[in-house]
Amino acid sequence: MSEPAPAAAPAAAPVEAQGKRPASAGAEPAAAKKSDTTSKGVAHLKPEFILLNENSGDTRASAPEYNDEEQSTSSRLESQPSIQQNGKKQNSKKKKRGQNKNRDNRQAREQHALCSKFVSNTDASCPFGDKCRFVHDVREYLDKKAPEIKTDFFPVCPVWKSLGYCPMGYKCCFLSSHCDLDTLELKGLCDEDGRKQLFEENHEINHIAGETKYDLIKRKFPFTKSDYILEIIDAIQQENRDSTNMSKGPEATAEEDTSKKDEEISAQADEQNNQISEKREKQREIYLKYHDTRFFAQEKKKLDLHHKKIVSPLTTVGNLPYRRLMRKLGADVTYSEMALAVPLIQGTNSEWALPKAHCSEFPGFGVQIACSKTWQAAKAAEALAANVSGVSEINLNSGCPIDLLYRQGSGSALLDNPARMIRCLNGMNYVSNDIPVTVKIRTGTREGHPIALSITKRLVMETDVAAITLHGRTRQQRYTKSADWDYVGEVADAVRVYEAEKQEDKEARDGQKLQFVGNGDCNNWEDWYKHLENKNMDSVMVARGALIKPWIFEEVDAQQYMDKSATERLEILKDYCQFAMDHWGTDQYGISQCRRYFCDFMSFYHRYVPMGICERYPVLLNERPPNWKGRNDLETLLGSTDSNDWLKLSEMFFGKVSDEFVFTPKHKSNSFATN
Ligand SMILES: Cc1cc2nc3c(=O)[nH]c(=O)nc-3n(C[C@H](O)[C@H](O)[C@H](O)COP(=O)(O)O)c2cc1C
Repeated sequence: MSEPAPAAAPAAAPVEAQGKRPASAGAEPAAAKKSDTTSKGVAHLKPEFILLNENSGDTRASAPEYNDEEQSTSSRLESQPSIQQNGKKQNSKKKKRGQNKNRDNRQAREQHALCSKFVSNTDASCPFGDKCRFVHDVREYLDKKAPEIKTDFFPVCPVWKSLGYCPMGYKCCFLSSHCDLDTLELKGLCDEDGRKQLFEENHEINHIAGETKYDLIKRKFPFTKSDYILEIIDAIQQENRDSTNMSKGPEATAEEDTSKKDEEISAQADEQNNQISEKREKQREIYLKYHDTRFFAQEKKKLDLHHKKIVSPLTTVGNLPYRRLMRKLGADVTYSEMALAVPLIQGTNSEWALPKAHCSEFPGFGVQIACSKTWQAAKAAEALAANVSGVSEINLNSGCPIDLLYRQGSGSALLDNPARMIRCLNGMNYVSNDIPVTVKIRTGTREGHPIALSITKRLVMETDVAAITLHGRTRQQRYTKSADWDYVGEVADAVRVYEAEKQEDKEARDGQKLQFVGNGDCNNWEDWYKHLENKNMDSVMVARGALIKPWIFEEVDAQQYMDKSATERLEILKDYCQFAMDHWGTDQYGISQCRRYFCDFMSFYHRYVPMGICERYPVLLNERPPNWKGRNDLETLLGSTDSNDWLKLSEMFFGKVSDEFVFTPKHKSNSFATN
């Protein structure tokens, strides 16, 4: 059992002072190193757990520099054609030191794959007959299939147990647990009623129908609401442009006129001009009718984030199994990984996989989108609202620092163009039916130039967003400095002032209080409550803290630290693996996916420094420990920075690593090969 630490321990209090430090005989060697371990940015460990590389024979690498940047190398993001301009790779020379840029962890498919028609039926027929490139003979397939997985954690197929049947049929890597290998008869775990009951507790939501996806691909999907609102937004934008041009004064206009005199104006151009004038006239009529882009039409579902335990959107690592784990461990609100608007609009499979959620996530599940243009925001939101029902909010990412997106005008680039951000949000709000629209921003793009305060004012005054989340860092600073919570608090206070100014109008619209959420560096319960002392802050969003210590919300509820044992932490990994197999499946490809994402999760999870070996607690996110050993071998293994050890851990759940498996860690320092 985990040992709860005394409640209300002061932040960063020496564990010794709390009477927690056991007497140890092994303190001497590390005492000499004490000065090294008390410097800024270094976690303070009890001397007996500090390893001195040269003498100890320890082969583990020094803790790598933490670089928590969003996974810009995600193959999904890189495969977007529009991301690489002119077919050239941008910034190819600007390699990040120590990072495995362009890592591609896509897994190989089986060489002798079984035809999908025969997955659960030996007598099936396939419309492609002999021309089908997949195997039709189940026995032949099984003869060539990779050896089965048998682990202490999962002695029988975990999906068969959790769903009552295994959708992978003969392809399952735990086949013998649900198949008589002599007769090839597949066995169910329970009857139909039993299955229904299991399904109630364990199923995924937000699947888009195949035909709708096809309509999107073929551009037949009716974006009726978007078309309508975009026309209005265009008209208003044009009007604003016209009035800006007029306000440029006679000098500027004269300059433009002179340059035009030089041009030969053909009859065709006249015709075009007429058309443009007609369009302008129509736009003017629309403008006079609506005036601002805040064209509100729908009643929204109430969004309540007050004191909710929120896990950030997290590209790659914030996948469905991880979020399901977080729900089990006490999170109230989770977000999808960031989905790009354009591939959503185009019906791309991999993008539509992102709004999927586990049934335990709804209500309280937000889908995050990233886009650079109003039409992208509106159409993606319309497609989502029309096709997936388990969504509590649609969140616009206006903080993503990734270069690839920033150059396109997405993510944090919207901070530099607040008018566009507002148009995007208002477009989304109009088309999203009763789903509230929210936004996640940073303090600004450039170091020393915080602009969130002025942006927030505009968001309150000019949009109907239900919530604003502010990450207290600029794009430029990435994770190099601590989040600026003084500034986050200032913005929280200002939001209430702006809201009061706007109150009458706001109440007339929906009567709901805007939710304000702070984000950045929160990795322990004391910080969580400290930030909430500001009554204008509705909640705190947690990202890396919940990856490194997924039981953080248990500590928030208990208001005390939990010294989780290694066995307990292994149980958490077991849950993750169970949820991963439920999601990606137990065939060979699914297991490779599970293992790959397990390793990605380990790239954060290993960073937990066990409370019991610390001299000062809590360890902060930017504090790196010296090389350490745990209180037992398992604890040491769980804290290893070597990705080969993560693979070793994965074998406890998914069996031996196959030759085809690929995993390149994000950091080179995590990947010195030992075999
Ligand atoms: C691996 C990783 C992936 C992330 N992906 C996203 C994302 O898809 N969308 C987003 O808004 N923020 C993303 N973020 C930023 C976090 O949501 C959060 O704003 C940031 O990490 C600061 O919170 P923290 O200090 O608690 O980690 C990501 C962060 C990390 C470390």
